[in-house]
Amino acid sequence: MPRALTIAGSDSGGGAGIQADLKTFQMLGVFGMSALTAVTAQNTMGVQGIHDLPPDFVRQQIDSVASDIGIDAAKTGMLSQPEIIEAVVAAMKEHHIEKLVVDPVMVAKGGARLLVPAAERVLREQLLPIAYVVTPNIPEAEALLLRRIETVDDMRDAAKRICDMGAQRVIIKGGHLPGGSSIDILYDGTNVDELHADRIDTKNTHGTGCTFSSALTAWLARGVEFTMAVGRAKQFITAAIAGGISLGHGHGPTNHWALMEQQDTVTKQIWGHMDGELHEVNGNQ
Ligand SMILES: Nc1ncnc2c1ncn2[C@@H]1O[C@H](COP(=O)(O)OP(=O)(O)O)[C@@H](O)[C@H]1O
Ligand SMILES: Cc1ncc(COP(=O)(O)OP(=O)(O)O)c(N)n1
Repeated sequence: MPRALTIAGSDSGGGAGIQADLKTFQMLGVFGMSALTAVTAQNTMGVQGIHDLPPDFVRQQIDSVASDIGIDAAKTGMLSQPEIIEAVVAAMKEHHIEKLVVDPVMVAKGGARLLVPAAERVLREQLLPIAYVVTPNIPEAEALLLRRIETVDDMRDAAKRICDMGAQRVIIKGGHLPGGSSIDILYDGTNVDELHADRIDTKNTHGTGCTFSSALTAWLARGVEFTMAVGRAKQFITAAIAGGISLGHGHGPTNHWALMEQQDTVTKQIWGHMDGELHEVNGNQ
């Protein structure tokens, strides 16, 4: 069975962070493992508290699963402190993790900082250069580049500039840009591509970035080629947003179960792909 590791914070509200990642891994037929970086007291209204874990203990969690179970792909989410980033970078290098999806989480929807400002430089200089792909949203790309991004052309330019910082591939997520379409820009170091989806009019978007990056990690863990993996992750997040759940009083979570509920073309396509691959895996055993 494909194995994926999420290195991220806990969201007590269940919509983002480790919880979103593990639900996504499960939905996509991947064995999910976790290394917790921080525990947040959080709900649909925002983040009420943050408790960081010691960097050595983050490292120990990664070492435990890497040395025994093995990791086909990993992702990072909330990393909180510069020392935690350093511990993660050292572990990724030691365990030779090639498929590393870096979601450079900085600020939660309600405005709480999930990465201290002093850590941004460490993320840029140490984590980006070992990323197989980095997936900033527009505010995160702006923070990495220290420049404004207001148009799709700006996004294309930003993707190339972030690639120049050392990441092998870049996806700039367009959820924060106004317009009828939610456009993501993909840059693989050579070609720029666009992924389009109709913008869904909903306030239930808590955890969109985590869900997208974990779906991408799951497909990479399954050995799917990069561009196809991104396309499938986009299908997954679009369905999850369309099926978003009105829980709580703020931004409700996306619905990881939506693909099963909808039984539409997207569902059939994704479960169809997965079914084929599962047969292949079983056949090879
Ligand atoms: N309202 C929406 N309708 C459709 N897709 C969306 C919407 N909001 C975000 N997305 C998509 O969800 C994914 C996550 O993007 P984004 O919300 O920008 O990330 P983050 O949660 O990190 O801010 C992207 O693929 C983006 O295009
Ligand atoms: C513990 C934790 N990790 C990450 C986030 C950010 O998640 P994201 O998917 O970017 O969604 P929003 O917070 O922007 O809704 C988080 N909130 N908590």
